[in-house]
Amino acid sequence: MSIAVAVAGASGYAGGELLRLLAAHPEFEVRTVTAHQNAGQSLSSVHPHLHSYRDLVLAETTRETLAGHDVVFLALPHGQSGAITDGLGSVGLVVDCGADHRLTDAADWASFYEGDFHEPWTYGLPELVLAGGGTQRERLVAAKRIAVPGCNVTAITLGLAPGIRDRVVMADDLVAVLAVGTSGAGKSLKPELLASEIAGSASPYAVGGVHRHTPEIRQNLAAAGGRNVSVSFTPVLVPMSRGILATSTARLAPGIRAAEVRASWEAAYADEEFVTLLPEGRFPKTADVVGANTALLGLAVDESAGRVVVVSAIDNLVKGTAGAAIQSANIALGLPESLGLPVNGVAP
Ligand SMILES: NC(=O)C1=CN([C@@H]2O[C@H](COP(=O)(O)OP(=O)(O)OC[C@H]3O[C@@H](n4cnc5c(N)ncnc54)[C@H](OP(=O)(O)O)[C@@H]3O)[C@@H](O)[C@H]2O)C=CC1
Ligand SMILES: CC(=O)N[C@@H](CCC(=O)OP(=O)(O)O)C(=O)O
Repeated sequence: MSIAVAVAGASGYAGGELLRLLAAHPEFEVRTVTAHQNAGQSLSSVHPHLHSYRDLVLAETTRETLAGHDVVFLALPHGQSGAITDGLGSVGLVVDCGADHRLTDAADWASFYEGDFHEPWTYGLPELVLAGGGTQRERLVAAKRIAVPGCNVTAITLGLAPGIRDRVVMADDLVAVLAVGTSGAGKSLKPELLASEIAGSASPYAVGGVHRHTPEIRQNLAAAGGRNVSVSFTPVLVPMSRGILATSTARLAPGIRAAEVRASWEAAYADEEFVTLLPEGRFPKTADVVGANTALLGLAVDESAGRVVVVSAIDNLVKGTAGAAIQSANIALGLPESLGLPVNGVAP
């Protein structure tokens, strides 16, 4: 018997990507898709690439529309999912792609977001290595409510967590600069995202520790065992529709030699299907992960600077959102973790 699914925010980029991936999932059956301004429109009018769903019509996003499904995926703006989930008690599994249930500290929420703080849900990054052993995967088993990470957060966390857990690098002096694609900003109209503004240009934003992903990165790297975690993170918008390329650096821990560094990342990800450490001397490009639920990492030790440099590439809409949501749902429901998820990208 198939698992009845609703996707809220289906007219947006994250919702559309959820639908693209769910169409290839053998256990999930999408019964309901919802939207806000586009409610009443056919799904094919907003997502003409989603041929599997050409008969679906976008409903209003209400508790009544979403209740009655086995699984609800929420791909709504921040603040909207927190308000709606109170009424979804009858739904077995709710997976939220927004930020409303990611943070554990109400003060962090108040510093970086508007509106009410909502209780934290089980965090949907299975490959996050944890202090004391194990991964976040174990916590997702039988979870009923899952908060999917922010896409920038995923790229930086996967890049740095192994060395922090193993005390190969220091957590108190982390620096990350990211090239990010425009779809991360969502589908609604924004003047700064006009083609004439972004084409041929790279534009930093949220500079100086003010990006709302900062506390989420700190939270993850503390869970990995980081002491006094401090991260300076700068995203740079570049003219590509999908992708994040994060260059994250950390100081080598005292007494650690360059030759010992790589083994930490190798051990952390050796058995991971969706996270791959590339061979020495190779570094990923965003084009290598388009459409895939894959994170590619490249690592080097800058001995003169005493720093480890990790370059990580993900597709923000797949491993950065919709793929992570489905991977986490698979684990929670006891399905094979990789069911329905592409490990291969699209090229050229
Ligand atoms: N884009 C990305 O790479 C990532 C996105 N996310 C998160 O996923 C969520 C969705 O993002 P994304 O798809 O990019 O955003 P979009 O702007 O593309 O889509 C937003 C969706 O929410 C609906 N919506 C807008 N306002 C409201 C409202 N007031 N009440 C209910 N529904 C509303 C929209 O409907 P309509 O268009 O019909 O008005 C649309 O379906 C966000 O929380 C985002 O932060 C997380 C990681 C990465
Ligand atoms: C280009 C762009 O604006 N990208 C977004 C990434 C959004 C994301 O990861 O999602 P959440 O908003 O759910 O955290 C940003 O940096 O804010």
